[in-house]
Amino acid sequence: MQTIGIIHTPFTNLEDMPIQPAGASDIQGEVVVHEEFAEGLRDLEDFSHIYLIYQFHKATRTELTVVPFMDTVSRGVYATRSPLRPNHIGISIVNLVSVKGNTVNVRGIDILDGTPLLDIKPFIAAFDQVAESRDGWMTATSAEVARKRSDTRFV
Ligand SMILES: C[S@@+](CC[C@H](N)C(=O)[O-])C[C@H]1O[C@@H](n2cnc3c(N)ncnc32)[C@H](O)[C@@H]1O
Repeated sequence: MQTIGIIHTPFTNLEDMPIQPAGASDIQGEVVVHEEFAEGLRDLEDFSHIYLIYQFHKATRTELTVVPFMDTVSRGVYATRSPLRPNHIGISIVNLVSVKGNTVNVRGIDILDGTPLLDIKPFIAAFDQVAESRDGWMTATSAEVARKRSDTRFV
């Protein structure tokens, strides 16, 4: 596994930032892919949404149970999106705005500035959209998720 680029966002502090892209719809970010991988961005621009897969590089510990931002009860880490998982890997579906050279401009980003990028994949409805899903413990509405801001629990 190697870092393929760096994610730049307005968020320089782990506290008081969006906890998911739903809470960052107006937030612009810039994904700068290392030159040696830039050719791999060909044909990406026609997709409206992409997955960013990245390393939660400021997560310095692991917890197998956590109290998620949207809950008050402890949950198994794999039933959550907590950064404190054994492999500190995050995934965000963001709006693709443009691709210029080795830079991908995106909107709707819930990621700390300077985060190492591991992969980019296109969101493809025929592959990725599910007709019916269950959300387990997560009972909050989209509006509540959008309003929620991070705190120090995972720092
Ligand atoms: C709950 S996680 C969800 C991230 C992603 N959408 C996911 O589901 O994997 C989002 C929070 O992770 C934290 N975070 C973001 N970037 C990080 C980084 N590079 N290192 C450590 N924590 C980070 C921030 O507190 C942010 O609010």
